[in-house]
Amino acid sequence: MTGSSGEVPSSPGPEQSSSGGGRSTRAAVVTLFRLTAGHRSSIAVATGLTMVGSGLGLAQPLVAKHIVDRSAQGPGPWPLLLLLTALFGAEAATGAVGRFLLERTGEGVVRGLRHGLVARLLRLEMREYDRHRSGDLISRVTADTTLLREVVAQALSDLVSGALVGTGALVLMVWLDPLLLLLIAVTIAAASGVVASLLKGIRAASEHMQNSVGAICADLERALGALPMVRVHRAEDREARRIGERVDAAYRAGVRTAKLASMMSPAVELAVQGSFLLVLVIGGLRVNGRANSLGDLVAFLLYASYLVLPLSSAFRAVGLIQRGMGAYQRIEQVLMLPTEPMEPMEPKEPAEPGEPGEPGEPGEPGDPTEFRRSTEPVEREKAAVDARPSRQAERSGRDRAPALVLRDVHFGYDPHRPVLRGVSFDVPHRRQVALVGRSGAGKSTLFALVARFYEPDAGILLFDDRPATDLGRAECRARIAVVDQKTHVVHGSLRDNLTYAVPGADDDEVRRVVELTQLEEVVARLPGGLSGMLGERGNTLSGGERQRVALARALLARPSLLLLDEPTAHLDALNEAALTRVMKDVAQECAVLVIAHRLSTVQHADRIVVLEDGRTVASGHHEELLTTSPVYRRLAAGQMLRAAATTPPAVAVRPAPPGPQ
Ligand SMILES: Nc1ncnc2c1ncn2[C@@H]1O[C@H](COP(=O)(O)OP(=O)(O)OP(=O)(O)O)[C@@H](O)[C@H]1O
Repeated sequence: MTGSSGEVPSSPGPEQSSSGGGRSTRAAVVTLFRLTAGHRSSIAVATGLTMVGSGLGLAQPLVAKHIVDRSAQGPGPWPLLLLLTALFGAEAATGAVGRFLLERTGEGVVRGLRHGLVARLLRLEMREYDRHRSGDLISRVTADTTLLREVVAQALSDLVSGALVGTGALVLMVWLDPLLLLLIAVTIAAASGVVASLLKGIRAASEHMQNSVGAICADLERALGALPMVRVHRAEDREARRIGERVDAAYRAGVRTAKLASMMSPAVELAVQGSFLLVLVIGGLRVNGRANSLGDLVAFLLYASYLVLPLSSAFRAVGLIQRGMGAYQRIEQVLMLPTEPMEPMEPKEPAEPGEPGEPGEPGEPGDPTEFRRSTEPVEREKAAVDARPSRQAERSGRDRAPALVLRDVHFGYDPHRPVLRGVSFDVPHRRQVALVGRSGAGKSTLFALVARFYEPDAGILLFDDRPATDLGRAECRARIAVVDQKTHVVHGSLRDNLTYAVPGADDDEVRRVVELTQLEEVVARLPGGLSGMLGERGNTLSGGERQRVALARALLARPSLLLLDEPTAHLDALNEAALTRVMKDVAQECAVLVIAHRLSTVQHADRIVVLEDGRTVASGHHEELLTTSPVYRRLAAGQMLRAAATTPPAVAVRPAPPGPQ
């Protein structure tokens, strides 16, 4: 897949794929065998039925031989003709049931793969979503598995029945006329050589085609996800051209696959026709020379068709398997991607009181904030463990333990480019803490760490005095609710969206958060009220309404820590004032950590934490910081903290004497 700069290809290039691409057909069949684990009983029954069907089929030429030989001697042998008809009918019935079972197995295999893919795609490490394009990941669940279904359903049944019938026919042909069989074997060997030389190319072309289909999905998702931007910039043609290039690439790869596959067909047909001609000519001569009877020749010809036809479908099946392996390789890549570990990390004994490394009060020797970043991961981890409060401190301080504590947290998406370089602060229960800093200072990154989308490179996070690593991600997330800038609203009803975190919430609870976030008007306006549909990504709501829906959803979960990323960004002055009141109310129930760009939000906070260049450089009240922190003053003066309508701008820009940060 080609992507924009900075992306890593989500599918291996030719050199990477060669390890898999070089896999032999035997390896592909082994993969298919592995994929069908759990369906073995169906396959066994289907194989049994196919064997019965093959046996019935193989008996037919022998009966035909007797019919021909007997009819030369006298009147038509009716019982034998009836037997032939019965054999034919029974073969057709067993064949149909066997094929159905194999096709159902194909569907079952694909269903299993899709379940596995969906479960994996929803649980990947957050970094993997940064590295892959979502459209391409989606295409692996849809397009690639569809191709694989064809392979399992068709190729598997062709291979199983082909192998059984072919072996049976071979045995009987050796018995009838070994010389004629040798002639057929030579012809088929020549065709096999041609087919084998084409298989590798078919697999590579197929993989290329599936990659192009993945790129089409990814680019289409990109365009549809930003449709207003595309429209306003009149970029429909440009996007169509861009996606069209992917479509053309898929076409070229498809044509190449078809070309190689169609080169296989004449080789196979030549082998089929050639062997028939050889059997007819040489076999006819042998009948004339009285080496064989006419019945022998008829039976042999029938067996030849039984051998050659399944063989030709087996050749085609092998081609199909190679195409499917290209798709399976893409599926396998996703199945190998790392998922988030949900279990708590191994608990380590915290340091006992008085032991070296025990944390003391801030500013004292042993203050955990004094912990400095170490380049040694082991040392860093040890330092993080040492930064935990002692058990005694835990017991005595449980009641006043803050909802969240960050101690000297370091983090970078790229290890060579740190974003957070030492962040330490507390968020006490029933308090509102505001986080301010220039754009790119790392505020949203900090939220991502608190939500445990990423793990800090160094430092420690404590929830209610317990290290995040001891809690497990699910337990950490159960304590928090997040309203971020993207204010996610999903396709579904308003109620679905509000109760997303608490699907069983009762009507009173829902009404409470609707009132708190002043969504009554939206409920009254929507056809169907709470059951009214919100459309794709909530596009029937305004930005402010979406924000309030996201906030209501967060409040319904009754988190002990609420993370708000610019909650008033989309609101007018009236709504902003209302939401500020809501947040004050909410802060009575839980701890609130809010990323703020507006002075109005900051002024109501119990504490403001200033981030600069990935470090906490100051904390305190608004007035206090205006006098003590040059960074905060610059932020205020530079309109990063915009004065609210209710606030005299002079407060924000008032010059203050330089002081310590
Ligand atoms: N997923 C990511 N992968 C790599 N780098 C990222 C990622 N997300 C953010 N960054 C980088 O991390 C730095 C901090 O970004 P972050 O979004 O945390 O800043 P912020 O303080 O929230 O900014 P803003 O106020 O503009 O929202 C930026 O340089 C950004 O480019």
